[in-house]
Amino acid sequence: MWFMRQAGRSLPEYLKVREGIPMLESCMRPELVTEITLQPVRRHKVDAAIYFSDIVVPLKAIGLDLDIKPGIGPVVAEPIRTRADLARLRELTPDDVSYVTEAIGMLMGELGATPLIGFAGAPFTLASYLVEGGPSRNHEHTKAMMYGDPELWAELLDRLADITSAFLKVQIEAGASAVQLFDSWVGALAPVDYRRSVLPASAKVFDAIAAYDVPRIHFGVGTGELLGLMGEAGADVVGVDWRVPLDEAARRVGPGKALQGNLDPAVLFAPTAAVETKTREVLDAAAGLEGHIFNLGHGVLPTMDPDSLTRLVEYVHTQTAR
Ligand SMILES: Cc1c2[nH]c(c1CCC(=O)O)Cc1[nH]c(c(CCC(=O)O)c1C)Cc1[nH]c(c(CCC(=O)O)c1C)Cc1[nH]c(c(C)c1CCC(=O)O)C2
Repeated sequence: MWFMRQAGRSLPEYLKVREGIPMLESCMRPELVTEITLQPVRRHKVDAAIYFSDIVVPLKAIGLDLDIKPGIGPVVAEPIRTRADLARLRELTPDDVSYVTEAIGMLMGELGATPLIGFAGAPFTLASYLVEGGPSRNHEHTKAMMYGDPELWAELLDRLADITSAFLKVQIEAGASAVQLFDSWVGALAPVDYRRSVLPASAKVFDAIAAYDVPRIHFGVGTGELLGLMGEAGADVVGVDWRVPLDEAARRVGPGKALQGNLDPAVLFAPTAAVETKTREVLDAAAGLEGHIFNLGHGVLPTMDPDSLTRLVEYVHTQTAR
């Protein structure tokens, strides 16, 4: 078990070491990255670390003018909307992110038997930030391009697939033992559009790293109708949010894959007894699965009490001890 967004603002020790350092700059300092990645492992005793970074780090690394604004998220100075804009999306080389290789090297020395999960943003979710210029509720510019200029859209996603694949390879080569592809916002699409306009690019990413023999997790929010297709894209593990129970999710994903999830993060704001009841429901629904990684249905929220997360780890460990 581990938690998406386990490293970050819910932890006082995180806020302390990040003081005065902008988010993207902190992702480029190997010693700071190492410390922040280790913090939740030390505190909560989760079974895996997730590399501290952000989905827009590789885009910054190839020279795009973007920033992560506190309380807002990634903001892109000049959105990508035309064919001419595509020229700004050059390939990513390992030298562009040498700080990642360095930080993972340090983490390998510190983590011992605890695995490190690497990650990247999936082509659709990255495209949404690039085309909108920032976070978006309706993804209107993104969908306008997807429906209005399918060729330009396909080329944009193909370039993002190459950047994402290169970024994941750097993390795997440096020592990551699993990777997660975050397609956080792809639940905004209907299955027919996902299959036609997104699946080929995400499949390209999974294919690019298939030879490594490293488990590949594929996650998005609001993806109940897409779970089967997200498995088809090539994942070994499909991440499920809290809207679909895991036994039903397993029917949708089909045989041969493990599932990850799926406690509603907001449950952590309820008293311990309620957290345990809801956790038990997740574990019961997971009982017949071919494989299960316990996680929340989405990320840790900044306002969560870290002690409630530590108690949850203890509870899941006692409930699943053999
Ligand atoms: C959509 C997305 C982003 N980034 C990410 C996603 C996919 C995950 C998801 O669906 O939640 C992925 C991400 N971002 C971060 C991690 C760290 C590793 C982890 O602990 O999971 C991971 C895995 C650090 C971060 N990334 C960010 C923070 C907070 C910035 C800070 O601490 O100053 C952290 C710890 C910033 C960020 N970056 C992004 C957003 C929406 C925000 C929040 C903006 C805000 O509310 O301030 C884009």
